Amino acid sequence: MLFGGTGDLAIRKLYPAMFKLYQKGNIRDHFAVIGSSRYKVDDAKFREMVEKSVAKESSDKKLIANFASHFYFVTHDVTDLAHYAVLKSKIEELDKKYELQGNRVFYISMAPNFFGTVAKNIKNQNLLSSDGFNRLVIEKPFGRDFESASELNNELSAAFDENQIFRIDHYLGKEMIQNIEAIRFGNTIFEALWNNRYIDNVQVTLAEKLGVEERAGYYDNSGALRDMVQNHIMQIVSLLAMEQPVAFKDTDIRAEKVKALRSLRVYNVAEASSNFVRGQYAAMGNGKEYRQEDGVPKDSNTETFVAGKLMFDNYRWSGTPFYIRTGKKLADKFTRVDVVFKKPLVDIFAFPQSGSAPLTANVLTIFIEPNQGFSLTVNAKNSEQGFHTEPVSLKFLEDSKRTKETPQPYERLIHDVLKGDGTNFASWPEVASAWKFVDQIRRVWDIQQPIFPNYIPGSMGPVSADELLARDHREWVYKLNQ
Ligand SMILES: NC(=O)C1=CN([C@@H]2O[C@H](COP(=O)(O)OP(=O)(O)OC[C@H]3O[C@@H](n4cnc5c(N)ncnc54)[C@H](OP(=O)(O)O)[C@@H]3O)[C@@H](O)[C@H]2O)C=CC1
Ligand SMILES: O=C1O[C@H](COP(=O)(O)O)[C@@H](O)[C@H](O)[C@H]1O
Repeated sequence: MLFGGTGDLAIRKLYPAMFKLYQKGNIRDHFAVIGSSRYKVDDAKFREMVEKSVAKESSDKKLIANFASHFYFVTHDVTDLAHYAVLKSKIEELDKKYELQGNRVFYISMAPNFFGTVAKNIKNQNLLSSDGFNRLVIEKPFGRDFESASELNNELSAAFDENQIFRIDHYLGKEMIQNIEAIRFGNTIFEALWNNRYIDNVQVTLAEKLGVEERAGYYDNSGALRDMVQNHIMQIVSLLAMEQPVAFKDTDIRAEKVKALRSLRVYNVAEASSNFVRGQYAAMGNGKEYRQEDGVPKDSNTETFVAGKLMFDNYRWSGTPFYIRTGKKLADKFTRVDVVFKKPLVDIFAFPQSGSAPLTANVLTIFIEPNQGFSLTVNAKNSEQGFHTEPVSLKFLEDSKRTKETPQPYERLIHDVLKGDGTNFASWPEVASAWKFVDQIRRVWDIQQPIFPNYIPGSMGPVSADELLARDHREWVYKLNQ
């Protein structure tokens, strides 16, 4: 059951993802999708929309038509209780027709102000099945601060148990984000060193080349801190910081992520102010400055860039900072994690006459996107006369064919929902901890007047983002023109 079945997300991402699952045989005969919205469209026209949305995935017209034949449409206003009876009878009819054994997934792909209402009505209007599974999929954003997120969570919890709620964070569906656990817990050489004794700092960068495009209305109300840090970056950081789970299963992994996030230091006003910096992009060439974008108020103080330093108060990470940054209109579109190890305590090669450059820190880089892979820089002797060390890179990058074939996040995540696997979804305690952390930064920023715009499109953000690390005698591993 897909609420918001005619929306942008459904058309651009969800139907293609479902089609991939169908093409690969992960769903075949026993499924039906009811799309709904206030739009007046019959099944035939709806199927045409679905076919069009998946057309680029295959040239096999018959396969696409067979896939679309599983789709039905019910015109429905989620605020009108009378409409739920029509949905209910459609669900029951299709349950029989496709032998679904009472298994139901309710996906709310609508504006967030509808999440609570729809969840409540699903329960009160008896759409839940009593003889199969009932699962609720919720899109982002999950609240705009801890308080609103708590309210929403209470509304959802009145209708669904926590293990029935799947909060989408599409970064958790990305191949290389899932690979973090494999790298950490599948390799003695990393896990043995994965702590404050050997790691100097960790850097997470989510850079975007585009600006706000046509989403200014949403974005100006949100800003980079809420849009990217509270969810995606906090999830990545928790995977990097957590302890080894007892077993590789959702309950154990979530428990460790929650513990990590709970030991994240929630900053007081002075700490928030000195450990986080923000930016807003200026004009360049034909590109408008953020405040001139359509739908953005001319005096907007919404940040399009954030950089920050996170500290964990636990035995593993005490003293090791996690630096994060994200922004729009930066140099390029990429996501990467750089784990910077400590340099050897003694550099035996650096005696005055040696001419050898000082040893550099080993860096493990996890390339999340667009390339998928990792590299490890190590110091090695170069092959010239004498004895000089230089950093060399051990690198693995997935070839472009395999990268292209990698399942997209929504394909993975919808598959996980069907399997009932909550590993790659954000649990409520994780979301709550992330909001508590972010709210403190927001509180400070809401009373301090920023000087915007303060960075040039095509750069890596404002100078203050570099100063944040320089102050600690460090620098970003990824710098412009690398
Ligand atoms: N689009 C994207 O790329 C992304 C979206 N998201 C999230 O996904 C969710 C959906 O976003 P998106 O698809 O872009 O939104 P859209 O505005 O494109 O779609 C909203 C859908 O809800 C329907 N709708 C609106 N009001 C009602 C109502 N009262 N009763 C029934 N249906 C209604 C609309 O149809 P109609 O008006 O005909 O009723 C439409 O099908 C949001 O939570 C968003 O934050 C998350 C990540 C990316
Ligand atoms: O959630 C969001 O993510 C996108 C970036 O996602 P990506 O998969 O393209 O890296 C971001 O553009 C958007 O503002 C935000 O809402």
